Amino acid sequence: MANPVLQGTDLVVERAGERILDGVSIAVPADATLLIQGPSGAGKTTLFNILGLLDVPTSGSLVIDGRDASSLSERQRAVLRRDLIGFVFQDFQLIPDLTVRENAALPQEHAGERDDAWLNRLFEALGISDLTEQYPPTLSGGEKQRVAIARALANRPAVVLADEPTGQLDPDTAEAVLDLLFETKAQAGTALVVISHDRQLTGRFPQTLTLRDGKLFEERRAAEQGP
Ligand SMILES: Nc1ncnc2c1ncn2[C@@H]1O[C@H](COP(=O)(O)OP(=O)(O)OP(=O)(O)O)[C@@H](O)[C@H]1O
Repeated sequence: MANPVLQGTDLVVERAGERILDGVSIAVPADATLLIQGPSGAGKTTLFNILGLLDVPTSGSLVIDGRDASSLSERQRAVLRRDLIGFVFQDFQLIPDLTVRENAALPQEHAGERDDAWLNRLFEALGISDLTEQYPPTLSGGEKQRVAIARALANRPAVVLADEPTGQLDPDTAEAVLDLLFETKAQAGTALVVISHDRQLTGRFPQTLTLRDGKLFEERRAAEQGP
């Protein structure tokens, strides 16, 4: 197997005297479509923040795209984050006074590499080509999440991390947004890691890991379970 794009080893996170992640090891292949699920309070957001280089673990190591992120400065981590990771958040986190196109282009602007042809392909794939000059407050929840997906993929990151990306959407829209996320991640050639408490999503993913009591477990599909 090719080297994983993201590899966490023995990740421990302690906050306020509590152990939130208790030795999590995870290897995300470069073409992964992976769901990490777990009940509320299991530590999903904590793990998301560690994998996204938004927070540092108490101990353990994290290697992203062959680079050891454990010993980097905040500035160096910010550069890796910008170049290698796309984020999709439950609450979209769009900037209201920038147009759809300007929002989606933000990662490219930060990296100093504007590529409108790629943005246009993403807008088309996501069905939002007609909305590019609109502002987020005029969009529906599903449309906002599509813009957020375009933004996450704007830089063709090595990995897209999505934290409850369907949490604010009705079931039909959630289904459609998930389909688009799968399609566009395949087009962009990135790994996708979705974090969610929604057990309904499990059947949609080829691989599911469950976070429980700060530890990560592999789920085996019923069809794959031996006698
Ligand atoms: N900075 C912190 N200081 C103290 N406790 C924290 C901190 N961050 C998280 N926790 C605690 O760690 C536990 C896991 O939190 P986390 O937000 O990662 O869980 P989660 O699985 O994402 O939950 P939810 O699905 O409800 O968002 C919770 O009990 C939370 O209160």
